[in-house]
This record gives sequence, C-alpha cells and structure tokens, in this order.
Amino acid sequence: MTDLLVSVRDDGEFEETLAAGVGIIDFKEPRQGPLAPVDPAVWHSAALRIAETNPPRGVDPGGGDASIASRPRLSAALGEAEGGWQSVVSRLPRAFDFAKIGPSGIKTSAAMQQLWKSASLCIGPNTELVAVAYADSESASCLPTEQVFQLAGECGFRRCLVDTFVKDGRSSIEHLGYERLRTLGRIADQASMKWSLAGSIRLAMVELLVAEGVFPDCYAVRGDVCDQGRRGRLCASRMKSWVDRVALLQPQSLGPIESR
Ligand SMILES: O=C[C@H](O)COP(=O)(O)O
Repeated sequence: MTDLLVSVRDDGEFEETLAAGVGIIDFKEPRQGPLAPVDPAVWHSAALRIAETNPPRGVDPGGGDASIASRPRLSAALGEAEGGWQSVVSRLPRAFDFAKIGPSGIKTSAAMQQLWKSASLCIGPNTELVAVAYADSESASCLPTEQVFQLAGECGFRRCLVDTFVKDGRSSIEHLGYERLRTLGRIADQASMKWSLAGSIRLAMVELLVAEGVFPDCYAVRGDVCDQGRRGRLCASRMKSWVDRVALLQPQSLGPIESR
C-alpha cells in the first residue's frame, strides 16, 4: 500500500491530519527551511495524544501489532546536517517512528556515513532514521540524489526520501525528470528500501508519475495540502483529496489499480 505523509507545524495541524486519516504525520517548521524542527514541546504533545488514543503496543490475537497498524506513524524533521540537529535530538519522544536530517553541505560518502552513524546513535533504537537526498543537490551543496540512495541502500537503510532543498515551487520532478526518478526507484528496490517522494509535489502530478512508471512507496507533501503555499495553513479538503487518491494506488509490483 502506498503511504501518504503530510508535514505539520503545530498541535492544531496535527489534529487536522489525524481527522483526515493521514498515515504518516511529519513535524517540521516550514517557515525555517525544508527540514527545520518544530519546538520539541509539539513533539511531546503529539506523543501524548497518540498514547491517549491508542492502546499500548502489543501483539494482537491476529498475529500482528494492532496498535502500530491502527495508529498514524509519527515523523520528525531534525534540521540540516550542519544546522544544530544535535541540540534537539535528545528531546525526541520514543513514540516517534521516523526521524530525518537534511544532508546539505555533505559532499563525501564518508561524511554522509558519519552523519548517519552519529544520528542513529543519538536517536536510539525506537526511532528509524530515514536517509534524505535532495533533488536540487547542487543548491544544497551535497551528494547527488542517486549517490545518497545508493549509499543508503549499502548502509542498510530501510527508507530513503527525496525532497527539495530550495522551496521555490520547483518540484523534484522538474529537478530530476522521470528517468532519474525511475532510477531512484530501481536503486531503492534493489536494496529493499522503501522510498518517498517529496519536493513541491502536487496532486495532478500523481497521474503523470503513474503514467511514467514512477511508483514511490510514499508521497510526502506540505505545500499542496495548504491553502496558501507551504507556509500557510493546512486545508482539510486538499488533504482529503490526497488521502483518497493515494488510497487508490498500489505497490509498484502490482501496478496502479486503474491499469490492471
Ligand atoms: O516531507 C515533505 C515535505 O514537507 C514536502 O513539502 P513540500 O510539499 O512543500 O515540498
């Protein structure tokens, strides 16, 4: 099943994404860059809210983990590699499923691996570090997108996200083109990694991506679910359209429902 991630900045937006049935709720402050953290107090309030509304984790009679399956997963942006993620990481609640750090300024594989190693140690075993690549890697002065995906696969990451560093409305599709996006999908597939597509992705682009054979495991959006761009407020009807559209998508191996 294809996932949908929506980025939120505060408690109110968190409630709106819960009501909309978004599968992955990602906390970031969109006014301060692509992966800026929110106030850790917002993380804690979300973790409490999730604990109140969901039973403690445990094995259900059906053999799965019912609480994980039924609750939305929480994700936190911690900032950029050189932007002080170390000052907030220790406050990340254990209830968070995912954390991510932008690779801006990281120009070598060794430096990338060093960042991942230190971040994983600080984050601890309850939260999964997601590797991030920038589609506009030159603007971010970092390793090219494919190189980050390849390296993430070699380092055993389970998830990799491609996003844009500069939020000027140019999407990851405009930066990379469909062929490079298909390549990212292949790299992820070969490494058994799930991959997420972010970076000014708009709902109408989903049809084009499907037609071009690009099937991310997760769509990650902010600007397109807001009324006035990513710095504005979330819009319930825009979120609903995304939730409904993504529900119609199937994993790459099966192809989209509409083409079967
Ligand atoms: O992680 C996803 C990002 O928040 C995407 O933001 P955006 O759609 O405004 O580029």
